[in-house]
Amino acid sequence: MRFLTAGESHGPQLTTIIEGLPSNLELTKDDIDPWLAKRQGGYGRGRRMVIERDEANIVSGVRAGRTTGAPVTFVIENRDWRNWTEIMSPLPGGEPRKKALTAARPGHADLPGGIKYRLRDLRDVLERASARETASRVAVGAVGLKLLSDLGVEGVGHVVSLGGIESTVPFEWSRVAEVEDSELRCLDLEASGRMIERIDAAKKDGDTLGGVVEVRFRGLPVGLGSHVHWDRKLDGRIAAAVMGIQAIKGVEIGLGFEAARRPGSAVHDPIFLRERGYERDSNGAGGLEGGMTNGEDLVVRAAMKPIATLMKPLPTVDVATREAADAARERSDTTAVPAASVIVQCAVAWVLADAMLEKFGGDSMEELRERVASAHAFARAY
Ligand SMILES: Cc1cc2nc3c(=O)[nH]c(=O)nc-3n(C[C@H](O)[C@H](O)[C@H](O)COP(=O)(O)O)c2cc1C
Ligand SMILES: C=C(O[C@@H]1CC(C(=O)O)=C[C@@H](OP(=O)(O)O)[C@H]1O)C(=O)O
Repeated sequence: MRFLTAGESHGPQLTTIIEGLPSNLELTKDDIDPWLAKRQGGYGRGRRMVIERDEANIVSGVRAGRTTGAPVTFVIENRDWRNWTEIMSPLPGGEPRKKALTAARPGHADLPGGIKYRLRDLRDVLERASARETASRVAVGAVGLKLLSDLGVEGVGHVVSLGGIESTVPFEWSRVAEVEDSELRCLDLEASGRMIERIDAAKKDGDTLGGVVEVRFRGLPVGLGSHVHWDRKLDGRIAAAVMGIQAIKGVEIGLGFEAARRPGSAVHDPIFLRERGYERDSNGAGGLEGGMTNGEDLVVRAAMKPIATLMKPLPTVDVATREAADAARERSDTTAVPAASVIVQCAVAWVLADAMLEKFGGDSMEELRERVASAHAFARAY
């Protein structure tokens, strides 16, 4: 499967095309819109999220609530477009109608994008670099999540650290509903309270915050991905999808960097053959060995850097005058770590859905369901 996204942050809409979905996947906008709403939420977001009410309008590939196997297209309107039509419509020749954005923000795409594409108004870079585009990727991931859920796979994304404050509540599947109910998508309510105070303080100081999110999936069959070639390894594919999200700077699988500090006996997960098949009592591997799912829960963590646009701006250079300047201030989030937990979950869901189709093929959901069930039975009996 593959997908393409298009659209500027302050343009009329985001457009997304998915190609290669099997037929007969039940799909309506009600499967996608709740995920778009989750991505918009979370304490610390800026005023843009008050303006937008993201919904996916499916315009191809679905009839009577089911995929047909044809490319699925959906569009997400930017409600803010009507406030930006003038700025987004430069004069012929590219001359901006209002002052161009030239004070490159450290940490954003402005400077390298301006030089690379030879653009003078750095707005031409930021419009596409913006994480507005992650609305498209969440919609794609929501389709992936629907496909996975039809195959018995469940996922969750939650915040484990924000602004240096750590959650100390261990994850349990029975607590998924609590993630959805909490303002920061964090299971540790005491830590959440302190995180909120820290967000308020950062906002007051004109500063921004990052954090760490964790996503988990359970019910995966053994053998998604492959050990035989570097670009087929599922850990690499997951890392690429997650690192491809704006502001994500690190990915860990299972114990991740902690594994490097421990001896092998405290990292690797002993194997037992029990009634339900091969099992482990620990999961340091995070569900992946040799670039393949091993039947245990998949555990992926991602580190998000603080938002690049600071209201107390950092020193920079104005690329129009080539003189020292304060970095441009655009309306911005103080933090978007809760949103990132949703985006990372959706990005990983898509990679998993793709790996399912790659292993099991199938033009229809019926074929896929049969083949996944038979793979589970085989792994139990192996
Ligand atoms: C959900 C989300 C919201 C974001 N909001 C902002 C924002 O309001 N202001 C900002 O400067 N960066 C924001 N970012 C981060 C930038 O998009 C990102 O830092 C930039 O595109 C440069 O890419 P890089 O950080 O991956 O190098 C956000 C990222 C995500 C995932
Ligand atoms: C629009 C979204 O996030 C935007 C991501 C973003 C950035 O630079 O990445 C900058 C901000 O844009 P604006 O200046 O229009 O408020 C965020 O609001 C969104 O998540 O839907």
